[in-house]
Amino acid sequence: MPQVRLPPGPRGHFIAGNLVEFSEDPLGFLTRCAREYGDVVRLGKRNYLLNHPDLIERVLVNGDGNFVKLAGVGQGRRHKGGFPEAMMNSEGEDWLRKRRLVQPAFHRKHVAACGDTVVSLTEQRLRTWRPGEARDVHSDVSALALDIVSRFLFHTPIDDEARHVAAAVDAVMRHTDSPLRPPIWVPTPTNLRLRRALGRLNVLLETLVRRYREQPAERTDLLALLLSSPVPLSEGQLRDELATMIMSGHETTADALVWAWYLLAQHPDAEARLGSELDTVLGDRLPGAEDLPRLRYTEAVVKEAMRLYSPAWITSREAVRDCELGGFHVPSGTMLAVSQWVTHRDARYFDAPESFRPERWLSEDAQRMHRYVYFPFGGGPRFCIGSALAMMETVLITACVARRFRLELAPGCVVRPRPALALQPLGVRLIPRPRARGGQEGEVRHVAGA
Ligand code: HEM
Repeated sequence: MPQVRLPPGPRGHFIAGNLVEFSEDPLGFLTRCAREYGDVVRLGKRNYLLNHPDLIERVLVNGDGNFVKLAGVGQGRRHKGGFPEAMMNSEGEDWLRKRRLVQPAFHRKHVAACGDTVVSLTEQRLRTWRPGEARDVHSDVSALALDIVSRFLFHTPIDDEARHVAAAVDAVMRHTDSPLRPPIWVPTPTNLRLRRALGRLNVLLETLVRRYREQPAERTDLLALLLSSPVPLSEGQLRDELATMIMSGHETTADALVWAWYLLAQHPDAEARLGSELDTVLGDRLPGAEDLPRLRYTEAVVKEAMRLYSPAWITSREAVRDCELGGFHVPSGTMLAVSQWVTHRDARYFDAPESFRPERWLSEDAQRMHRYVYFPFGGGPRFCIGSALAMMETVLITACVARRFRLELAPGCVVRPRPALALQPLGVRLIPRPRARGGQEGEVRHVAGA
């Protein structure tokens, strides 16, 4: 019998293992483990952390079919968390069928067509920003990203009801942030809050679908595709798909934007270079999707922010049969975590990994980089379906903000990342100051879907 070699890792408590250390400071704990134990770390009996791009690629791309996102789901079992019918929470054939159904809604041409909407809605919101007045930019930009994604997905704004979506996102974040997570039917305060918030979200989505059905039109957006599915979807399936798309489609984008502005506020050189690119490419006009290929530094700012503060900070797969990774034995049933937070800050792949240097993305080294040292949108078949939309939005919104304002950190604000379902920036308060050039109001083009 061949010798079974298990990876090294922290010993942990004899009952709780490493749970307490992980819950107290997940980002710090994973980073320490990776730096101390290497590319494959055993965090628990059935939990490994993978820190090498080849291994991350093997697990996410899953060419040999050894790894799944949700083991058991789709074989008579449903996903145990919320929204079990959504594509995101499905597996195997069921997942593939759902992914093929919704994929056309994310076609490049639909993303590009949404560019003017992104810019118009951003400009509307920026007109409410008062120079010199400290703002909680996260709640501002969450509402903006929600407005954008709802118009993209079903050509309908969610405005009056936005608070229900915000409450649901907040409840999910608090739930995923808490170290001990009893099943949702246990009446803890966090669970009760989550159930109430999801209940209201469901009512909102039902109303939205009803209104949409009452206005027949030639549409190719996500809701139109779902409603014309060859195998009709149940109300529950519709609701789950919309809820997961709305939630994953705006909170992550908002987090990425706030992290980018937080970093810009602390790096005046980068902010000045960004301003000068905007002056050169745009002059006094507003940006549009057609400008994206020339907004290279703006894109680099966003990419660098997503390197340091990737909204998706960890993702996992489960081994469904015994296999080997990096010379170590992986028993079937092992959870394999890969962490953007850890790998994106690995000095083997990035010079001065803790420094904010957007220009690194403009160098030739960036072209030669292993595809899996930087994976803010995941990889393989379950790659983020909204990545093109997210990049377009984050670059255009950053351009709109930076052509009008320089952002300063408000005195005394204490910022901390909350590693929940996404990596949320808590406590960011920014003061907008008018920019010398490009601060004039530009022409607002039409608002599609408004
Ligand atoms: C900066 C913004 C975003 C980030 C960082 C992000 C990140 C990710 C990551 C890492 C995954 C893969 C998870 C895994 O492998 O387990 C994912 C999947 C997904 N994302 Fe995003 N995302 C963003 C924006 C969006 C947007 C705008 C939408 C939709 C409007 C969206 C919808 C989805 C869906 C539906 C999946 C599941 C795909 C599947 O299971 O096949 N995301 N996202």
